[in-house]
Amino acid sequence: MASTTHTNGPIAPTPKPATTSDPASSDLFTLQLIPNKGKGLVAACSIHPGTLLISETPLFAIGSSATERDLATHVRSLPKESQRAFLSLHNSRAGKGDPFSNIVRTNAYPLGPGSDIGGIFPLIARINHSCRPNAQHAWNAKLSRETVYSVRPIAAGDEITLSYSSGGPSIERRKALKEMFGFECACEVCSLPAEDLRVSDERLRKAQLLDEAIGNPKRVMMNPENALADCRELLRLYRDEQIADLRIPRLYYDAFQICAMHADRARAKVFAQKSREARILCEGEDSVEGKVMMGFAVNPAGFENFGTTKKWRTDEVPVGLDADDFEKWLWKEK
Ligand SMILES: C[S@@+](CC[C@H](N)C(=O)[O-])C[C@H]1O[C@@H](n2cnc3c(N)ncnc32)[C@H](O)[C@@H]1O
Repeated sequence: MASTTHTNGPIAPTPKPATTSDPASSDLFTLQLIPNKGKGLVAACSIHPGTLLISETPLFAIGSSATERDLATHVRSLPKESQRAFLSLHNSRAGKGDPFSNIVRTNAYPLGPGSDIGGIFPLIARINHSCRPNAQHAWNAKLSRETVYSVRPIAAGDEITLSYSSGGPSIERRKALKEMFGFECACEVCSLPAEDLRVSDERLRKAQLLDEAIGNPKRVMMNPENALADCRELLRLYRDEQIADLRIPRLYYDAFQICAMHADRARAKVFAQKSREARILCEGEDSVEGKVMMGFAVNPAGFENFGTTKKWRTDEVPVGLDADDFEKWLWKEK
């Protein structure tokens, strides 16, 4: 769901013939009523990280410039079963404005990062938000399917959750969720006792600041030691906060770029490999980004900014270090 709010624009061609034959549930989960959240998916057994939970084709896809009329015409042209599936989805703005547009706004997921086409996936649309999600969704363009993988161990009876929105402390997250999606977040983090929430907020505020600092290209160029130390600290904060979604492969990719820019081939290889592994956990073995990272792990010099400076020039990954010493080497810790 996340960032799509499609009220206007042509209907995009549905990537592959829409199907309603995807299972409404699976051996892994059941659809249940969840206190304060409407319906949601609950694990029926214990699930390992990296398990494919759902792979679903869209009922239809819609471009961001579709008008309400375009949408209505399109919905009415769908088979009756698909119309029913669409109309049964949650409308977070019931009674306000056009119901079809509202259902799209409540439930559509973009077909890939930054895409202005949103897809309606009837089963994935039942997954509620958590600020500490245990699953990750992704558009797989090769399969023309949206996938959902578990990213943390999920116990039988736990709710399966995705993140609809960005991080930051709870006051900012709750405001964004209310504004964008019209609900008061009742996730496990936002429902923590006050002292635990304060600790979580402190971590996520720090994480937000570190993430901004790491994204500063001038600093990566002039002060890579600090930028890499920030990546290390951010990873610790995410671990303490049990964040295991796409933020992890992105963080390793940041570390890769810092090392590659300064000709540190050895560390760049290791970080590209870590990014690939974390990406595959979230998106599966056929992840396109995972393949790109595999390429960089084999040949970091394939990165366009490789060796902008020769400051950290290294070639070989050290052998024979124990795990702690290897981590120290990797993060350039004394
Ligand atoms: C995409 S739907 C998710 C499935 C929905 N619960 C249902 O019954 O179909 C999004 C809606 O679910 C509810 N929701 C999702 N995550 C929530 C959360 N963390 N806290 C409270 N409500 C939530 C909100 O009503 C939100 O508008």
